[in-house]
Amino acid sequence: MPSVIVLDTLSQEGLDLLDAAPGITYEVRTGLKGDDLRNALAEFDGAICRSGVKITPESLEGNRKLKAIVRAGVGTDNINSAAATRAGVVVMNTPAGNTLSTAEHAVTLMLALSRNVAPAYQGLIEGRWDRAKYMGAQVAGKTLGVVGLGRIGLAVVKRAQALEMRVLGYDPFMSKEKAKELGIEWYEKVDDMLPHVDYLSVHTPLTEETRNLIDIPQLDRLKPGVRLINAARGGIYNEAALVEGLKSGKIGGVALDVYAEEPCTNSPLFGMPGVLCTPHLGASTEEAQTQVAVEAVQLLTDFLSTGQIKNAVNIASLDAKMLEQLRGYLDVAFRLGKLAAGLIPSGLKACKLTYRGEIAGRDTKVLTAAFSAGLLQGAMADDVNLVNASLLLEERGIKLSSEARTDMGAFRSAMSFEIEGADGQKHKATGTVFGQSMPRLVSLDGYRLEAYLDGCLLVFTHKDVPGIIGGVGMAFGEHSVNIGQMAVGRAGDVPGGEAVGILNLDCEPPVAALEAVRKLAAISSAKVIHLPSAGELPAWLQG
Ligand SMILES: NC(=O)C1=CN([C@@H]2O[C@H](COP(=O)(O)OP(=O)(O)OC[C@H]3O[C@@H](n4cnc5c(N)ncnc54)[C@H](O)[C@@H]3O)[C@@H](O)[C@H]2O)C=CC1
Ligand SMILES: O=C(O)CCC(=O)C(=O)O
Repeated sequence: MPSVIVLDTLSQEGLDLLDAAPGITYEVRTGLKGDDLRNALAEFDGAICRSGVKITPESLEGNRKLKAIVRAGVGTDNINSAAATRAGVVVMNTPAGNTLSTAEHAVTLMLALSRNVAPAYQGLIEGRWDRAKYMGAQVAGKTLGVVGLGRIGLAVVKRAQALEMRVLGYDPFMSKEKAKELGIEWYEKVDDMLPHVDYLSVHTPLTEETRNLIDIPQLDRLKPGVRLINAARGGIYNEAALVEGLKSGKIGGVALDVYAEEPCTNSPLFGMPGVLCTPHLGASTEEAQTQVAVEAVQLLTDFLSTGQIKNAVNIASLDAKMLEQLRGYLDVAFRLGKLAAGLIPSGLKACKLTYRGEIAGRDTKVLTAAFSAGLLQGAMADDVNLVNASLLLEERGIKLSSEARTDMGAFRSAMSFEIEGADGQKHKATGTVFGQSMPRLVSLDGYRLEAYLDGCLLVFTHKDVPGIIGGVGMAFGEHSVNIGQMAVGRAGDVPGGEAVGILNLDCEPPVAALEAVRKLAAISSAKVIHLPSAGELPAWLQG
């Protein structure tokens, strides 16, 4: 029964959904870090968090159980995504649930800063009626610069326009035309926009480009008295530069919801005149928390029960419909990967995949990941799945390329591999699905055949002469090895040349049986390759 750990406070509606999820158990354990967090994560199949917990590479060390982490919110920067990918853990988020609340918070900060709401109230608490001291600024008619015109940035733009502000904007992924349509004066560079704004609000992730977007050199470009707001991520404004700008009078006000280090209870900014700070409250409304919690629980329970992947930040999405359509081919891809690993068990150098027919029009990336998972599973101590397979291959320097051809070959859909070992050994094979879910091998090393892609295979090459099947059957019969299925293939239509054979054995053949087969005069090679048994799906494909 899949189990879930809730690592941060989650709204009751989310917990109620977890309670109602059939076949899923959960525990709420908040405030975990270090070893406690690592040990706890190792006990569960899925985790839900907000921004409180920090999931580091150490938190995931040795974890063999966890399959998914869902962030109830937007920013997944508290989850080390690279470590999660390497551990084969899907990371998902709920990007839209807190957009409006966060935009409202940014606007609240802008208005409260302009009207000195916090210090004026503090004055009253302290018994002062300071009307002159807290003269404010009206926002109507002023200019707001917005950096980051995504979900929250655009919601802020709308609200600012309703307040009759002029809005300038910068976002490398927003065209000038689209900005114009939205009533935003578009800038090509953020630095060019700075001298024109009375207010600046940032709504981007923290990246190498956005870190220290406002630093000491930018202070000179700002309009004197500018008010700066950050309800996105700490570090976008350099906090030391903010202190400097406030002291010099260049900056008229600073409102922050987020900090370079969180939690942050001690900052030189706290208490400075013209500063208004909140403890990361952008998404802290009942509405936003209900929405992100419900979405997060749905994402996780869908994933754990059906394998559906939505809003993932470290793997392509795989919705229920696509999963259903691709399940047969994901299975074939995984089995072909295992077959390839059996044909060249060590020293694989390069691999090329070709998708042909209808399947070529689908998400072949996920099929490639499934093939890679098959290729590596068994060789790796780590669990290999759709999330980490491509990364693990890349780390091992194995070159994998793929081609998709929508023209139909002999089958409605087929996928092929060509592999090459370090010793120059080459193999190729093609697989397809018969019906909905019967994986079949339809060619091997250029020989056409029709073999079951399951269980214990004996793959042998031989001369296409009478008596081969009888000889192999006798050798196995003497060792009580039953042959479940059998397929042979020759390159052309004329007998007497080279051929391949594949037997599906009902049990692992003893060494002596294999030796006996290899000794048969017409047999040139024979090897056993293990594939999942018929109908057996890898854990990540079950559901
Ligand atoms: N304070 C809080 O409680 C909350 C904070 N956030 C944070 O707000 C930020 C924005 O969230 P959303 O709008 O939902 O994300 P989004 O992904 O919809 O928008 C981000 C935008 O930033 C733009 N961008 C990226 N690099 C940029 C750069 N160098 N310069 C200018 N623009 C750039 C992107 O093109 C995108 O349009 C995120 O950092 C998120 O973590 C989100 C929710 C709550
Ligand atoms: O969970 C929270 O309250 C933080 C929200 C946030 O920062 C985000 O969604 O990126």
